[in-house]
Amino acid sequence: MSSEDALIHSDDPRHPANLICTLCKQFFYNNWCTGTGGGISIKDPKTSHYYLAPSGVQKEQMTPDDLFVMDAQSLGYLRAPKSYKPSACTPLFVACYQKKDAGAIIHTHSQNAVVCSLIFGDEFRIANIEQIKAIPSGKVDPVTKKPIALSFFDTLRIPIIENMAHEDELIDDLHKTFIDYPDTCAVIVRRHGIFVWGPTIDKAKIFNEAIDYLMELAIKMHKLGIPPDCGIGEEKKHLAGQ
Ligand SMILES: CSCCC(=O)C(=O)COP(=O)(O)O
Ligand SMILES: [Zn+2]
Repeated sequence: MSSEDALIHSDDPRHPANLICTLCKQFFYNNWCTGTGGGISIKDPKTSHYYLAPSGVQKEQMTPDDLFVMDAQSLGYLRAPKSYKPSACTPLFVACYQKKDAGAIIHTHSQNAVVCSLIFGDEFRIANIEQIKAIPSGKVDPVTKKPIALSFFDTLRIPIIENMAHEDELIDDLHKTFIDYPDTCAVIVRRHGIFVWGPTIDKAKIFNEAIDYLMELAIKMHKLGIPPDCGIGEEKKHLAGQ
């Protein structure tokens, strides 16, 4: 086996090359990565190499042989399949690795994200829902040094940026959200989808699932006339006003 192929061939189902392919299949059936849209990038915790999907392919049909591998220091490709270009989202994924210390980034074209981007202005907000507790607050416990999750009584805020003709044109607004929302683990792109990151692929997957659940719930609340960020008990007056 060539040294390049050794980067992507492993019997371990948790190897980044295998995990990207497995999860993209799952995400296809969630309607998150269909019609070539969306994707996943994972940083190998052992080597720190970035694993990236090719651009414009049916993500659920990818095999490890299709994947690009990038060196985290030089940002040069250690492996680049000749028949493909790397995902158009690569600059955005790299920004999340470099600025947010991400271990993995999930990009979906979730319809819940798209509809929320039409309902909300420059920020998605939802409050006082149990599932919020799956999302990190961005703060760390000073004693245990473990990340602190949002509480039931908190408001989850996710910035919304405007879509552009090409993925790489989103980079300036993405960097701005890193400054304006230092604690966020996600950015919604209006009329496009969402980027969610975490310290590991397992965490990123949990955050993505929880956020998608909350966006779906927010749409249902909005249809009922209940502001998704309303206080506990306030929903009654909104329902009564119908
Ligand atoms: C119909 S998909 C348009 C491009 C996009 O938004 C996306 O997420 C996929 O880009 P890639 O280059 O990774 O195929
Ligand atoms: Zn996209």
